[in-house]
Amino acid sequence: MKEKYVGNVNISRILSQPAKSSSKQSTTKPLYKGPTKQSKSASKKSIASPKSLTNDLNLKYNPKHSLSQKIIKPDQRVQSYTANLFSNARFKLDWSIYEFKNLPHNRQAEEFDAEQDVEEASKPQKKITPIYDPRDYKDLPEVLFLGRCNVGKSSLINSLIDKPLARVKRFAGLTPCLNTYNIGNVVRLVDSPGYGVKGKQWQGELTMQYIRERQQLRKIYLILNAHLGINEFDEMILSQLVESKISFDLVFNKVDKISPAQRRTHCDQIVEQLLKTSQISKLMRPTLHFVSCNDDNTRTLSGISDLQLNIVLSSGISGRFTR
Ligand SMILES: Nc1nc2c(ncn2[C@@H]2O[C@H](COP(=O)(O)OP(=O)(O)OP(=O)(O)O)[C@@H](O)[C@H]2O)c(=O)[nH]1
Ligand SMILES: [Mg+2]
Repeated sequence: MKEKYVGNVNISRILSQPAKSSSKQSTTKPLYKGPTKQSKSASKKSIASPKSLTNDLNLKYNPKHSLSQKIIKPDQRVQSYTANLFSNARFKLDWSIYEFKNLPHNRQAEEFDAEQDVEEASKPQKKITPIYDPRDYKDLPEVLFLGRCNVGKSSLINSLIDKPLARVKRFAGLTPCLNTYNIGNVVRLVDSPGYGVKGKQWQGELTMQYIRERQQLRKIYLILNAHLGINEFDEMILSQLVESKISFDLVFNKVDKISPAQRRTHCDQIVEQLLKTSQISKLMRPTLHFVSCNDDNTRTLSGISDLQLNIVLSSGISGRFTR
C-alpha cells in the first residue's frame, strides 16, 4: 500500500482500510459526530435565523475579528481596505509548485524551469499554468490553507475572492500541489493538497517543508469540517503544528451542512472535545473561525468577511492603517 500524507508522518499503518468511494467525503470515522437527539422544544428554541449562519459562532469564539462585534469593532479603515481588496483587486494564479525548491525566491531567476521541475518530480504529468516568470517576482506575505481532502480549501479561496479561480470537485484529492494565488499584488493565498485518505507522502513532505521553511509564510489556516467533526488525521496535523510552534488558526467549514436547530450545540461540542482531547489544549487560546462556502449565503453571513479581515490583519498588510 502506498504511503499517505498526514504531514510527514507515515500513516500507511493506520490507513489499512482504503476509502470505499472517492466520490464521498473522507470515509474515516469522525471522532465526534454531533448531538444525536434534541427535544422538540429545545430545537425550537435554538432555531437560528438565516441571518446567523455563522455570526453568533464567530462572535463567541473569535470576537476580535468579528464584524458583528459591537463593542470592540475592528478599525473602520482596515475594514474598508479589506472589503475593497477582496472585491476589487486583481486575482491571479501566480504559480503551481510540485517541489519546494521551485518556489520563486528560493532560487535564481535563470535557474527556474517549471516544466522541467514537473518532470523531475515524477508527479502526475499535468501541465502547469501559468509558468511563472521569476523576474516578475515580488515578495509578498503568504497565508496557507491546510486541511484534509475535500474539506473545502479550494472552495474557501474562491469564496474569499468571490471568483471560481481554484478548481473544486465533489471528489477528494483534486488539488495536487501548492497553488498560489496573488491577491492584488499585496498578499498570496496558498492552496495545498489535502491530507488523509487521498493524500500522498510526497504531498505531505512538500507542504510540511513549505510550512517549515517558507519565510514569507505569515499564517496557517487549518480547515476542519464543522459538520463531520475532527478525525484522527486532523489530530495528527494539529499535534505537529502545536509541537512545531507554528502560528495557526482553525477554520470550521461547511457550517451550512448542520441543521440550524443543532448548529450552535453541535459546534460547541466539537470545540469542547477539541479543547479537551487534542494537543490544542496546550495553546493559550486558539482562534476559531466558522464559515460556509455555500453560495446561498452572503459573505458576511457566512463568516467569509470575518476571515478576510483576519487575513489582512495576520499578514501584516494592515500595518499602514494601524500604526
Ligand atoms: N455544503 C458545503 N459544501 C462545501 C463547502 N465548501 C466546500 N464544499 C464542497 O466540498 C467539495 C470539496 O471542495 P474542495 O474545495 O474541492 O475541497 P478541497 O479541500 O480543496 O479538496 P482537495 O483539493 O481534494 O483536497 C466540493 O463539492 C465543494 O462544493 C461548504 O461550505 N458547504
Ligand atoms: Mg482543493
